[in-house]
Amino acid sequence: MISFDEAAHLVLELARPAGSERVPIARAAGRVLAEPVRAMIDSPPADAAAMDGYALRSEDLPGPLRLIGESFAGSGFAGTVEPGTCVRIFTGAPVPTGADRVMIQENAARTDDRVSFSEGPGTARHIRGRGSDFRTGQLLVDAGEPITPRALVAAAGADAGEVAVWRQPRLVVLATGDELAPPGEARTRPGQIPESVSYGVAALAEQWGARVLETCRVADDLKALERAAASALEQADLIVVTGGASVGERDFAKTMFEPAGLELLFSKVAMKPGKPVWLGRAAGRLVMGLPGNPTSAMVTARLLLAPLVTGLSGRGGALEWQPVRLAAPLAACGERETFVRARRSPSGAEPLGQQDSGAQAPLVEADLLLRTRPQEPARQPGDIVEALEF
Ligand SMILES: Nc1nc2c(c(=O)[nH]1)N[C@H]1C(S)=C(S)[C@@H](COP(=O)(O)OP(=O)(O)OC[C@H]3O[C@@H](n4cnc5c(N)ncnc54)[C@H](O)[C@@H]3O)O[C@H]1N2
Ligand code: MOO
Repeated sequence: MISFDEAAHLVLELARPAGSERVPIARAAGRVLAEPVRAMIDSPPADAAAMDGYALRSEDLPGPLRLIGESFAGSGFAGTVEPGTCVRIFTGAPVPTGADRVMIQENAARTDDRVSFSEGPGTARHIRGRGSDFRTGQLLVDAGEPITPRALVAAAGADAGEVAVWRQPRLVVLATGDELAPPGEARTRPGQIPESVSYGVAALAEQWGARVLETCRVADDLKALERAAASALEQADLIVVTGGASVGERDFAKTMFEPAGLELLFSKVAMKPGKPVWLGRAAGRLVMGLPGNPTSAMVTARLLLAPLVTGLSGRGGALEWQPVRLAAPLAACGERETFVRARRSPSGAEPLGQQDSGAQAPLVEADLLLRTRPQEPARQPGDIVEALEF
């Protein structure tokens, strides 16, 4: 059995992106850049009005000035603002040659083609200079950065029609167990329970950058499991198997990958919950086995699957431990390093009362994992502990 740190280290070593692809900007949200986005244009491309009003020469104020034309965003005024003249202008429109200022229309009085201004020039010129946002060639979003909704605006604004991103790892989730029924059907089937874990694991993997191709329920029948494994290995870069990780007579999660030449990278980690978690390689794909107990599955998915997925998708950095203050006592750690489910409250982290690895209800409010090391004594409110967003 290896330690959690050793398992996490192995995961990080393996988790390298499998090549890049170019995608249209409309499909780039959430992806991770394989190449930086540099500006293809100056922004704005020309000096532009920041307000609706009149473009003019400051020294001509307060007028009256002769109105000689209009400048709209998308169709500017081709002429020049000569002494004693002005041009009607709208926000975003190019400022015509000769003008050095836009006066807002609220301070203008117009009669036919004569415009006078009630206020002095003031300090604001209401002009956004060419390239004042960014210049051609400027680095806007660096390689390795995820394309957030905010970064998407800068990348599209840079005139990038497509971007180079790391390929998303394709994931198949196989939920094993004779007792599992689709949610909504368990109550009508004696001996069955709802299959819950694959939904959480798939959503978590997507949240960290995977593309989930499929999630399947498979009964504890070795032939059916081997068929499911072979089909998953054909389509996916990464396969997650839930359940059957322990030592029961029908625990086939590893056996089902043996015909594909399963090579185990680790099997069992000294952590609580989640001891039976394992990682292997078969037919050139990665296979991660999560325990069937729902809390164990979600804790191991957060601690080992999330870093695997972020590494494969080029992003990295899923294990950012932060110090948090305890708002309630934290029990002493036993022999196995323990990841205590806790709730974040305004006064700090509150360890949850229910810590059963088979529980599902506490997952709703467990937004933190608190890390406690083997044999660590109990901790008191006010103490600082290591925590991870769950
Ligand atoms: N003799 C031993 N028994 C067990 C050990 C051990 O070391 N020696 N380890 C325990 C630990 S720790 C864990 S964790 C569990 C994990 O076992 P498995 O991965 O084999 O999980 P299952 O037996 O298949 O299921 C456990 C539990 O979870 C329910 N389950 C399974 N899959 C789902 C699902 N997709 N959705 C909802 N619920 C699921 C299943 O019905 C069981 O109740 O083993 C201990 N045993
Ligand atoms: O790891 Mo098991 O998750 O301790 O019950």
